[in-house]
Amino acid sequence: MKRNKNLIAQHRSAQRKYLVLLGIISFALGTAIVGQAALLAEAVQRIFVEKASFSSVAMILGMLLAIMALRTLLSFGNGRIGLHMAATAKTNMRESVLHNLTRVSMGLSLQGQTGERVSVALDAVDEADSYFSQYIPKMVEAMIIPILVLVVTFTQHANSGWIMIFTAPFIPIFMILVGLKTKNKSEEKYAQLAHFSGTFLDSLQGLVTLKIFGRTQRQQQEIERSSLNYRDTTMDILKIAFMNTFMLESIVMLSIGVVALELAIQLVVYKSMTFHTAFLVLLLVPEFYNLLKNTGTAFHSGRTSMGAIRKVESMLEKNRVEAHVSDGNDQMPNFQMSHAKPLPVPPSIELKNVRFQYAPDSFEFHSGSVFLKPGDNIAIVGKSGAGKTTLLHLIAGLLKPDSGVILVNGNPLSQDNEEVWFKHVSYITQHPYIFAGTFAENIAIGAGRDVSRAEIEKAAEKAGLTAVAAQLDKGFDTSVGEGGRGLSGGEKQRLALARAFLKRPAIILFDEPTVGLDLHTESILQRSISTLSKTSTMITVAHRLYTIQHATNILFVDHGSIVDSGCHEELLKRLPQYAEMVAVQQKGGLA
Ligand SMILES: Nc1ncnc2c1ncn2[C@@H]1O[C@H](COP(=O)(O)OP(=O)(O)OP(=O)(O)O)[C@@H](O)[C@H]1O
Repeated sequence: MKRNKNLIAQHRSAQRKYLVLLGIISFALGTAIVGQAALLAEAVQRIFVEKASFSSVAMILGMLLAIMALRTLLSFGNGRIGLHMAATAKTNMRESVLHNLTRVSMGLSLQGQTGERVSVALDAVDEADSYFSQYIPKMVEAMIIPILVLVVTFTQHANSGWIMIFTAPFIPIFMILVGLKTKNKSEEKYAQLAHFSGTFLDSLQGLVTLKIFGRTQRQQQEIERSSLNYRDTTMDILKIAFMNTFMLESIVMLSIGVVALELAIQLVVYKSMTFHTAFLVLLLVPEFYNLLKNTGTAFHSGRTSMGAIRKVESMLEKNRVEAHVSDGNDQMPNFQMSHAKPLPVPPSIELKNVRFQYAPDSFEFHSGSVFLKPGDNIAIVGKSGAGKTTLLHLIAGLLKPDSGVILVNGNPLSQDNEEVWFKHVSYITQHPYIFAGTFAENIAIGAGRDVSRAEIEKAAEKAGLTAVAAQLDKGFDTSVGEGGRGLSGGEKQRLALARAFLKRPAIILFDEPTVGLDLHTESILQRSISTLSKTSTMITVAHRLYTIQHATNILFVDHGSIVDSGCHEELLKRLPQYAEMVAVQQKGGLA
């Protein structure tokens, strides 16, 4: 599929064979409609005008029945093709969205609201259904059947044909006007649904905080306001839809009336046509308008769908992964690693004039030039808000530098190779995420490959989790996370360590707990970290004097820059801010 085509066009051309099939069936359907009208007119002419016997028309009635059955079958066939096209398009679209969300660079995936993504991946993709299941089949029918009916009408009675030609354009003109209005409204509806989902999800996630601060009432009002806005826009769309139906019905009724009047005048007053012809035309005219009217309704839902598809499209566009990321270009020169094996030597990391801002005119970080030796044990220290986490996230590849470069073994770290990079990095945050699943599954996530129970248990043992698992109802098979048993902060961090033991990463990023842990947990953490750091470069946002003193290289961060780096003794001698920070920590008894 070409990149420059929009999503609708991509899906339409992917399903070209079904469009051809729809065209063929629609032609057959048009022929069946004309045939049905002709047979019915013939039967009525013979029975009521010529007073023919039943047996003489039995054959015609039989054919009529058969053609009616055929018509139903063909309509059903068109419907099925539409549904099939919709199902395929939705599956592909959802696949693209999920693929996009999982392959997108970390920086992009952390932007925006989660609720909005959920609403695009689920609701907007579902809403795309009617474009394929209704709009396309009806449009194909509308391009073929009315023309067929019109041609037959002209051959029978040209005046009726002219009335139809004259009145028919009112329907598409009206449809286009309404459609344009609905399109904007439907895009507005999606923006509001996304906002509503985002607000709702935020509130659910922060329910505890909201309750503690007594803000539930206010948040409830915000959700209510957001949901009422969404309702109002939906109602606006429905109003347009009802108005649309009413206007279309009126146009159709009026047009049929005009044709019928003209036929009656020709038949009764001027006696210039036969009953058979008049009746045949009278049967064909409603078919003609009904088709156009149904197309109008399909056009309306198609327009609503298009708004939803555009939403999916804009998300895919925004998060577009550069071609070479998905090309399997998994090689970082001189950074050869297979995810199953640890690096023979942890890589060197170099920051060259890295600059980063969260937003214009906000906090700015600049690194200057820093070289981190392979296997170093690095501590990032500084006051609260100095930029320690920002630096850690830049090294981790979670934030993208605005300028400057981060070199891993001399090769720039970029979005193109972040997948390889992440295979060799473990990030132990203060609040590791626990997925809904068993305790063992949560540890196994760390490996990124199939691991045996023995390996999981060994990793758990190294992280000091054996006793924790023993206390759980079903041991390693106990459900934890969403819908399962909760874990304490220390247990979660140890679980993150167990993941790291399984992964055996070349680089470990560790956000040291700021809150005091009990002595037992503290010693397990320290022991595990020191074991892990033997085979990795360890980068810690350090708060404990113990960690700081044992670091081989300390990066002192102040007001968004790395002011100095060196070992504890060096910094004590030459950096007064550092000596002051150490003194404060010692006084506070934090050591
Ligand atoms: N997502 C963000 N958007 C805008 N500004 C941010 C964002 N995250 C952090 N900041 C700002 O960047 C600055 C540095 O934050 P950072 O988290 O790196 O500090 P820190 O040294 O790790 O602090 P602490 O020790 O308190 O965790 C702060 O002023 C913070 O308000």
